Amino acid sequence: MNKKISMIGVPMDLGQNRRGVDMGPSAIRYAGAIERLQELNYDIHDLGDISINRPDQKINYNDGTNLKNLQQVIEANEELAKMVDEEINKSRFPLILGGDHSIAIGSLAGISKHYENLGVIWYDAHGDLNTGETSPSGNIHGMPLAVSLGIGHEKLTNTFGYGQKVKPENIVIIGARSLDPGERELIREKGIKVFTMHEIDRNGMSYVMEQAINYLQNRTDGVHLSLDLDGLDPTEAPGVGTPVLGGMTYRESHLAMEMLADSDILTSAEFVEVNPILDEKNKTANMAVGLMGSLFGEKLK
Ligand SMILES: NC(=[NH2+])NCCC[C@H](N)C(=O)O
Ligand SMILES: [Mn+2]
Ligand SMILES: [Mn+2]
Repeated sequence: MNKKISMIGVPMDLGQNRRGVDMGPSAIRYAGAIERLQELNYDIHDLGDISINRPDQKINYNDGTNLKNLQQVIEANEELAKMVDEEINKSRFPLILGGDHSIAIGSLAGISKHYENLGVIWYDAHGDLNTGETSPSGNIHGMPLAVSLGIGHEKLTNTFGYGQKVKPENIVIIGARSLDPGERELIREKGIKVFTMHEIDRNGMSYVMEQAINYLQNRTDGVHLSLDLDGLDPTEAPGVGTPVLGGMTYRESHLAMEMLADSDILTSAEFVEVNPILDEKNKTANMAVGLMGSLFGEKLK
């Protein structure tokens, strides 16, 4: 793994309804992310947090798009994409801290430019494959994977001045257990590879990760991990805005991270949806940092 990491915080909460997820980056730093990685001999540049332009009033998104806070979400993602792009130009590994999952739009926009075939591991209870048309909530954090496929509102899909960021066959979703009807349709139509909780329960995380890694290794020239903390079970990671029962355990997730570390396929990563207000004594941020430790090679040390 690239030994030079650039950490970027994105205190974004406008992609969903619950306040508090904007404090995710500071909770994750407080849980010791930087020290944990320095311990593993990484050279960390903490670039601090991107500034989020908060709407001064509850803005009316009822403009026919069903996309809440569209303008603010776009602005922040453009900024993020630019920063991520610059760090990759310096041959550094972008490690992005959320913030709600809408920030994956900017991460992938900044990253994908650098690869012919960027792979994406979407570790999440959700598919985040909605559009304004299929979304039951209007929350943009339920849409970033669709947007990155080039599907959705043009202002979102054109982030950083170009369209489709990822090809459907280069995506692997892991841990899905809450998919809306439109998302299921899109998965079927595009043939996206999904390992649901059913596959994890039946075959075990070890088998699932082996499959996922082999699959991506053969077809991609870089892999981004987008890890939504709600992929884990809410009993272990309660500090998330959209918890779904029956998730992956801490142990399973550690194994997944360790197998990714062994494979050495990752070129960027993000940890999103940590909401300290909904958390119990920063448990979820601690979890995120524990997973980072495994992802960046604690076992191999
Ligand atoms: N990144 C997330 N936590 N996404 C949750 C999305 C929930 C639901 N599918 C929606 O579109 O609103
Ligand atoms: Mn989720
Ligand atoms: Mn998500």
